Amino acid sequence: MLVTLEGLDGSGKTTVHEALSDTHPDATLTREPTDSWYGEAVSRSIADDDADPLAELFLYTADHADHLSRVVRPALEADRLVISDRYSDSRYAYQGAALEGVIDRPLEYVRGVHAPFTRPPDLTIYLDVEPETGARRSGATNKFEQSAYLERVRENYERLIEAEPGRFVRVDASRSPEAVIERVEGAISDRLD
Ligand SMILES: Nc1ncnc2c1ncn2[C@@H]1O[C@H](COP(=O)(O)OP(=O)(O)O)[C@@H](O)[C@H]1O
Ligand SMILES: Cc1cn([C@H]2C[C@H](O)[C@@H](COP(=O)(O)OP(=O)(O)O)O2)c(=O)[nH]c1=O
Repeated sequence: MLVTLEGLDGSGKTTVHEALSDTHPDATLTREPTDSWYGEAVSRSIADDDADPLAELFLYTADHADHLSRVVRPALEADRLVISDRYSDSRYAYQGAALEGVIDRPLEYVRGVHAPFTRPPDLTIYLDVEPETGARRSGATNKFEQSAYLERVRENYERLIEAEPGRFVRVDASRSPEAVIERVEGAISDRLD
């Protein structure tokens, strides 16, 4: 089973992911951007305020293709639980926002690029926070962490949830870390049963 954690920067994904590594020691815990050289290229692009948003989409997508073939598909074939901190929905939501005004219908475009090769998640936990809360928690250190941009990213996440309500579980991530972790663990156990 493939479980993904999604949400704005500062929504608490890393905190939840770390807690899940304790409760699911046999799971494959992974993330995007990855730590491969593709992921390093992504990090360089994130740090570059002048990066071309379309070029950036394809760097993220290259990292995703490598992540799928090297980590996700082999683990799923071995019947392991895979839990990824960010995955394809991050591209749909973030690059869908970054490419507004650059290409037509960017969210649909980014989904279309992924459709032929990606492996959709079985369950996606959406950690829901106000953009201001996320920006404050994350310290707003990179170009993606400004709250006006995060507002648009959030709208895209809402569109994704509306399109596939059965895949998403929304968790109120403004609550305490303990309450959020408990809710996420409950949602995963329900799906595993
Ligand atoms: N539920 C929560 N309530 C308050 N602070 C939190 C909560 N979850 C995480 N944090 C804090 O917010 C910051 C960002 O959390 P993190 O897990 O790194 O988020 P993300 O990976 O989504 O960017 C960290 O300092 C973390 O300790
Ligand atoms: C995976 C991914 C991340 N991002 C952005 C979100 C983050 O601002 C940044 C780095 O991701 P990440 O390291 O997960 O940041 P955080 O822990 O703060 O949520 O890259 C995209 O724009 N598209 C993507 O496909």
